[in-house]
Amino acid sequence: MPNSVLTSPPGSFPWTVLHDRHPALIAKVGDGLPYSPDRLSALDALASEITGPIRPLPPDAHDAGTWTEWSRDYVGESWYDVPFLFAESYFYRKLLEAVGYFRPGPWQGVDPFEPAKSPELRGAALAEELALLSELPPGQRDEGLLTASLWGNQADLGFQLSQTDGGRSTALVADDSASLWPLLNGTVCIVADNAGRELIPDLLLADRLLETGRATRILLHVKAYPYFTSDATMADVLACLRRLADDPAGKRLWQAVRTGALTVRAHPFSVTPFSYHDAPADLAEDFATASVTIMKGDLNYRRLVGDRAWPADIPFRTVTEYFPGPVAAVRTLKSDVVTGVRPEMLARLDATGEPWRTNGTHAMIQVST
Ligand SMILES: O=P(O)(O)OC[C@H]1O[C@](O)(CO)[C@@H](O)[C@@H]1O
Repeated sequence: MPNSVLTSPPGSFPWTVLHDRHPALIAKVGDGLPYSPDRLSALDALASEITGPIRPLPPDAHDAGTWTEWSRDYVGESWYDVPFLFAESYFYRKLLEAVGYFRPGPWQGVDPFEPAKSPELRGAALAEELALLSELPPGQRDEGLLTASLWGNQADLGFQLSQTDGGRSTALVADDSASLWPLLNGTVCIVADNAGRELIPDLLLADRLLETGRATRILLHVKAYPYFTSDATMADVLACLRRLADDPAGKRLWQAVRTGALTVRAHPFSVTPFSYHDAPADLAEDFATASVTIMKGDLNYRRLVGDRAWPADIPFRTVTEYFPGPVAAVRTLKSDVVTGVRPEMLARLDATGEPWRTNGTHAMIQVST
């Protein structure tokens, strides 16, 4: 097994996420809502903490015990010398602590990322995308919706904090989509990633699978609470359904939730710093009983392959052998971890000198049965 991706050394991609994105995000969150002085000073304290050693959560935090256990090996260490997955996950948990998300009081349950999520749903870019999707000829709808769901992953609000380039490489780095379609039947599990412009096409794809009778049930997994900037929660699913309320697909989806054909889950494991190797039994059971689990986005990819420094050409199938059922990764690349890339493709991409693994302009669809 290769080593876990770490937040060191200086200049590496994970290091820049901690060094550049996290402070920018704290500032953006602080500006997004009229937080009270106590919340603003807690945000300032977090901005200062992330430059030094990792500190425990306050002892009265509702899940302090759990995090004490999970952070045992890392408290006291520098943020810049721990596994990347842990550092990011703990950072987001601490951000929620700073804004009082879990504390009884006025800020309890207020999503700090909501100010960035809502405008996206009302924005012109989404309206244009929806218009384009509605004009797809019937023969191109399946592929069109899968493509929209794939590239919807590029619209990640945290990622946009440090990227100006919204380009797309049309050739996928790996494309197993031909093996995905035959798997889309019966119960299909979709593990969602971002809200808004990613979740809308995910939902439209779910509707398409149900409407065409390919799938009889969709299990849509979302985050148990706000996480990684724009990750989808149940509140975001509801916001999307309201956004689609006048659309025939939106009406069907609304009804599908009521009948259970579209079942939304918000499992506590979704917001832990662990890979899917450690999925608890009830979650693994969802994956095992689905005809396929579609893992959306970069973070889910990292959790699927264990966020380790795999050789890029190791087969995806080998790395995901442990997974309890067929699994598909549908992701734009926003971190170093890749598997299953053919050596010729790898050589070609590396020769460009572009940061193709992290700049979000490349995408992949990988399937393991
Ligand atoms: O929204 P996605 O596709 O999961 O991407 C989130 C990605 O952004 C980062 O948090 C970096 O900003 C990555 O570490 C993470 O994998």
